[in-house]
Order: sequence, then C-alpha cells, then structure tokens
Amino acid sequence: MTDTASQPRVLIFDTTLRDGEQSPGATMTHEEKLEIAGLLDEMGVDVIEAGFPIASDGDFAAVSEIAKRAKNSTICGLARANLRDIDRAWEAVKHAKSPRIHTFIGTSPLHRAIPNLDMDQMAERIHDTVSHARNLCDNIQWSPMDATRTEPDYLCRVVEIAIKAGATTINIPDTVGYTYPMESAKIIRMLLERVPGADEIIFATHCHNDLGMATANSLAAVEAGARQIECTINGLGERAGNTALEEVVMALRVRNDILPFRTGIDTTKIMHLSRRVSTVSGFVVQPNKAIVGKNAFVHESGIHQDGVLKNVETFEIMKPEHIGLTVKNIAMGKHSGRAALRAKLKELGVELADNQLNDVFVRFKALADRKKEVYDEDLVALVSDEQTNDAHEFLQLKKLRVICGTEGPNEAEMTLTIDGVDHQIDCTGDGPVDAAFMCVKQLFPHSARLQVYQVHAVTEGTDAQATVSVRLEEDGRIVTGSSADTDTIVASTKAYINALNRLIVRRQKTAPGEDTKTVTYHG
Ligand SMILES: CC(=O)SCCNC(=O)CCNC(=O)[C@H](O)C(C)(C)COP(=O)(O)OP(=O)(O)OC[C@H]1O[C@@H](n2cnc3c(N)ncnc32)[C@H](O)[C@@H]1OP(=O)(O)O
Ligand SMILES: CC(C)C(=O)C(=O)O
Repeated sequence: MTDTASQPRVLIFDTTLRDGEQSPGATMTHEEKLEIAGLLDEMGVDVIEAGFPIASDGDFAAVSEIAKRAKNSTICGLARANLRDIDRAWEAVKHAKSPRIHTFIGTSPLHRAIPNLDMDQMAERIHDTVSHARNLCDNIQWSPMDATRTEPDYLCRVVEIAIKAGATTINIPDTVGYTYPMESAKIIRMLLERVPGADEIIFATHCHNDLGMATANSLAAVEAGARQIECTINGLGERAGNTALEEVVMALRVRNDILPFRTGIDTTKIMHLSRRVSTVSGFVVQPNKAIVGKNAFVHESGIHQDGVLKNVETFEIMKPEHIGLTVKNIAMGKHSGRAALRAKLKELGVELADNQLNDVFVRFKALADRKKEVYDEDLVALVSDEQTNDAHEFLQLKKLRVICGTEGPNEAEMTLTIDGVDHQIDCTGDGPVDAAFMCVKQLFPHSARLQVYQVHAVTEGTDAQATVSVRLEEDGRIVTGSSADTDTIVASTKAYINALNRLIVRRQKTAPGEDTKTVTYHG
C-alpha cells in the first residue's frame, strides 16, 4: 500500500452547480443546489463553484445560502471582468468561512474581438478587475477563457499581470475542448517556467470534453505542475461537458504509481452524488460511463464472468466499494456462461450436479435469446419442478388498442393470454395507461399495489422508445417489471404484466412477507 500522505495535494474544484448547470436543460432548483452543495462539502471537495451570482436573483440566492452553510469547502462565485459582476459575486460569497471570487475574460484573438479590446486594453482591464476583486477578498481566481487558443506570449503576459494584481489561483481553461494531453502539459510547464511569481500561486486546469479528452488533459496538466482540477459530477457541463470528477479522482487513486498525487476526496461518496446529480439534473448517466455507469462493474460475457469469479482483479482495476457501490450485478444474458449461471443459482440457494446444470444452461440460453435480461425469478422458474418444461410466461399481452385524447372516456381493449388461454375485455380509465391497467386487473384479479411507475425516453424524437418500469407490492413481496416500446402505453402494459409474472413466481417460492433477495455478486 502506497503512503500517499507525503504526496503533493491536488485540489478538487467542483463546478457542477455553475458550469454543470450550463448543460442545456440541466437547471436545478434552489433546494436541489443546496443539497448537492452539502454532499460535495461532505465528500471533501476543496472548492465549490456555487454559481454565477450576477446571472439571476436565483443564482445569487443559491450561492449566498451555500456560502452560509458550507462547513469545509471554499465557496466560489463566478464574475465577468467588470466591477458590478465582481461586487455581486463578493456579496454572495462573503459569508462563507472561506470565500473565493473567480473572475474571467476571454484572451484568445476570437474572444478579444467580442468586447473589441486590443491586447493592451485587455491587459489593463485584467489588472483593474483583478485588483478590485483582491481588495474585496484575499482568495482570487482568475481565468483567461479560451487559454488554449491564446497566443503563448500573450498568455504569459496576462497571467503575470493577474498574479501581480493579486490572483492566488490561475486557472487555464480549455474552454472549447480543443487541446490534447501533451499540449495541455506544455502550456502549464511554459507558464511555470516563464511567468515571474508563478511558483507562488496555484495553477488550475479546466477542461471541456468536446474531443473526449478532458480527463486526459486534466491529468497531463497535473503532471506538469497544475495543482487544482476543475470538474463536475458525471462530467456535466456546457456542450459535451467538463472533466468528470469521478474520473480524475479515481485515476489519481488507481494509478497512484505513476500519478503520485493525493486528493481530499472521500471516494466512497461518489456513487451517491452521481445518482443525485443525475436525478436532479435529469441527465441520465450513460450505462458505459467510466466509474459511475451502470455497467462499469458488470460482467456479461462468460470468460469475464469466469475470470472475476476466480479472481476479481482479472477484469477489474478498482473495487466497487471504493466508489460506494457495495454490490455489483452479474447481468445474466445471452452471453453468459456456465460458471456465471452456477454462481447465480448458488446465490438463489440452488446447487446442481453438472448434468443438471447443462440442461438448465440449454434452456437458459433459449430464454436469454428471447429476453434481454434474465432475472432471478426467471432462473428460479427454470429450475423449479412445476415449470421444468415451460419457460413461457403465465401472462402475455396478445393485443391492445386504446382510444384516448381530449374527449373522454379513455378506453382500452385488450386480449390477454393467461396460462395459454386468450381472454378479452374493454375497460375505461383516467387516461390510457389507467384503462390498460384496469383491463389487466379485471382479467387477472390481484391485490398487488402499484408503488412506482416510471417512464424514460431512450432517445430523442417522437419515435423514441419509452422504457417503463413499475414496482408492485403484495403482502410484503416486492417485484419490479420493465419493458420498452415505441408505444408508451404498450411499454407500460408490458412492464405491468412483466411484474405480475414475477409476482406469480415469487408467490410460489416465498411465503407472504418473506421476500427473496436480489441476485447480486459481491466482489
Ligand atoms: C465559458 C463559460 O462558461 S463563461 C460563463 C457562461 N455562463 C453564462 O453565461 C451563464 C449566465 N449568463 C447570463 O445569465 C447572462 O449571459 C448574463 C446575465 C451574464 C449577461 O446577460 P446580458 O447582459 O443580457 O448579456 P448577454 O448574455 O447577451 O451577453 C454577454 C455580455 O457579456 C460580455 N462578456 C462576456 N464575457 C465577459 C467577460 N469575461 N468579461 C466582461 N464581459 C464579458 C459580452 O461581451 C456581452 O456583452 P454586451 O452585451 O455588452 O455585448
Ligand atoms: C469561466 C471559465 C473558466 C469557463 O467556464 C471556461 O472557460 O470554460
């Protein structure tokens, strides 16, 4: 085990609430911002950029409240290079135990042209605004926006001016995600070598992910001497997003052999924060997202499953517990092999001889060809005596037609196959989903209560697939069902029926109140 205590510290600056919130559609409520800030503070984030106080009264109120509540983190407010913005940012952060003002201006030729300032005029503006900020607060961060497309000589010149005017952190933004790792490192090295006073301040890196290199560029900057990484949870941020906090923090932990730097982050809080940010921002984390994607610790292919069962390190470079994920799933599907099937069944309390396992394996593969994911209940059904020759589902939706719209009543006409026999009914309801669910209830009476009903669009557009998940509860037994279809009503009905089929299996396997555990693989 490496002793990291003596390693140089890299500060983690989280901008989920400022740059992250700039993701189109990611607006968070006041309460949500306070909650996320509280979690970031608890996790050990060094600096929280809580917002852009001049942008709106809402932003001002959130930054002020976060500043008052923060226990450990420095609270930072963003400001353009003008006195009004800077004063407003100070008003918002000044009650923090540790306040910071972050002021910026675009220094590249393209950005200098917007306010129509020449190099000298811009240099003067930087001097004046940074000096003004420093008169208010002794913790000042300055950023030359679009630094990676700024002429190197001019970048050195303005960084020197900002340091002389009192900036304590100089952030080098790759605003448009344009740089690549060697260049990112080169810029930091150049500034450290050429700018007088550079060794007395902290250099930060703020990368965007337009070319998918934000994490690599941030780590390269650290290797070259940057000691603050700006990042967001789940990589949220303008356009393709920012450097993902979870990626840089875990990279520094996992590759501490070649990146010998420490952070103050309690990595076991990562997963929870990722889920909360995803929920409050409405930005679903892609399943294959590094570290926090739902597949990041899931092994579906037989060879991988066999490997992790024998030695988890064969296919995992970090432990799920390190990010606060205590269990991980082995997803049973068409690519799974015998080793995984045996392990899953063992968790369900089923031990089979080799020949029995082979039989079950053949039927499991046939089922997996028809179902995207094979659930615990499906496996239980596969091996049970009464269903040995029948992997078909007890309830099947055969036909559904709905009539809905502005004029009521909403009506559903359904044919449901129950244990191989077709049954038909028409029902009305409060909306088409309610009418369809009513048909199922009439044809297959049950006392299960709908606890959760969730609809997600898989893609954009009106032809997008809807994925629906439902959770039912009956006598303490809880089952979930899900389905996807381009028709939301069909997906909803199938998800409901899917849950009922699992409930039927569950009823046969457990007494009321005695819920079976979810099949999971503990690494
Ligand atoms: C790279 C980044 O992420 S930078 C941060 C970007 N974030 C945001 O813009 C989110 C919040 N922004 C807002 O709410 C609004 O844009 C506001 C309130 C800041 C300004 O709104 P408005 O006054 O209507 O200006 P508008 O948004 O149309 O244009 C931006 C103005 O800021 C100026 N500006 C942009 N950057 C800077 C800067 N660093 N320093 C000084 N002025 C700047 C522009 O030149 C433009 O000025 P102009 O109106 O005189 O031409
Ligand atoms: C304000 C600055 C740091 C920024 O967000 C960027 O340049 O991307």
